[in-house]
Amino acid sequence: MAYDLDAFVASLPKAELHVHIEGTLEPELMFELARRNGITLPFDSVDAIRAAYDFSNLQDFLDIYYQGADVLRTEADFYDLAIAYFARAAADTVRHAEIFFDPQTHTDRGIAYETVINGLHRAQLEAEARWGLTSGLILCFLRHLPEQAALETLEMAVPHLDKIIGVGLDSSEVGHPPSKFARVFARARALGLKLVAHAGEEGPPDYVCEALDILGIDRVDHGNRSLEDEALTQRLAASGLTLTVCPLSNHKLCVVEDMNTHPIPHMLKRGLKATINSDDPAYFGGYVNDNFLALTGLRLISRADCVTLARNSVTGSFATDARKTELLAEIDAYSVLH
Ligand SMILES: Nc1ncnc2[nH]cnc12
Ligand SMILES: [Zn+2]
Repeated sequence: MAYDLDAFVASLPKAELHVHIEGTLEPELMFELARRNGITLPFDSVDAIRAAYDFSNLQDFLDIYYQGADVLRTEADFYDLAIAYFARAAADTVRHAEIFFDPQTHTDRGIAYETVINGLHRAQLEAEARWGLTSGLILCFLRHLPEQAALETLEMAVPHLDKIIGVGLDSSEVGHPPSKFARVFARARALGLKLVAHAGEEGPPDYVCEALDILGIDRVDHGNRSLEDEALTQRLAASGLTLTVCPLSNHKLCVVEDMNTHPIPHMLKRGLKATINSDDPAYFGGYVNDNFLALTGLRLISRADCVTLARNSVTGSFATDARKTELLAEIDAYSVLH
């Protein structure tokens, strides 16, 4: 009988390092929250919402994604959103998750930061108790807004600093280089937070260099276009910096035209610490295992690559050393037995 790689991936212990909680809002929950909050959606069915998820670039997606987030109003809404993600992640044998959230998407609509953070935090505690799934929250600044707004957002988070592990940078990349956020990242570093940034998704390799040199990031989100710059590729390989790559997202947003040409195999060959993640699974057609299967199904990655990718997700995480050791042992034991 042929070896069942899909079954291997399905139960392989792993970490997820690149998922936006607002991007896990499934149309069914969107409808439920709209009903609960007395909001009329511009769609009349779940199918109509899914049909609208046809994007030709990042901005196309962001326009509809920010609109969807408007149904999130109360602490219970943020809890329900996050617990639904954790249940789905646990089913994909995700043991540890580092989750982005975009406070400005909510505070700019008059939702208090506390409402957002307390709802998400309560779901984190519940996920650890129910599934043993550990997690951390990464506060992302919206890069299409001014740096001053990011600085104010960070100050808003300071009284609740124990509830986040780091800061990130997301939203429209081109025209909003990392250097625009030098001061806010310096402030986050001084607060002892981890630093990550979306770079090289649609933006040029220079944006990845800026994120490294000016922001001093600990991890690159996406980073696909780094491969266009040989010196940068060598630098990333030598530094061992982790890249959080998102295959289905790349395909849906036309960052990669044909999945057969997805850069993950090349990244691994070049010695980059790539990981596989879902980005915005409710919008891009799949959770983390679907992202692995998108590549195994095309025979772009092997069983050994899947183990490497899972190990990279743990070593590249911001989990404690003890938790990393535990998860690496779990992956190794699993791969010996299956
Ligand atoms: N893939 C992505 N790139 C930039 N900003 C985002 N926000 C949510 N998903 C994103
Ligand atoms: Zn992302």
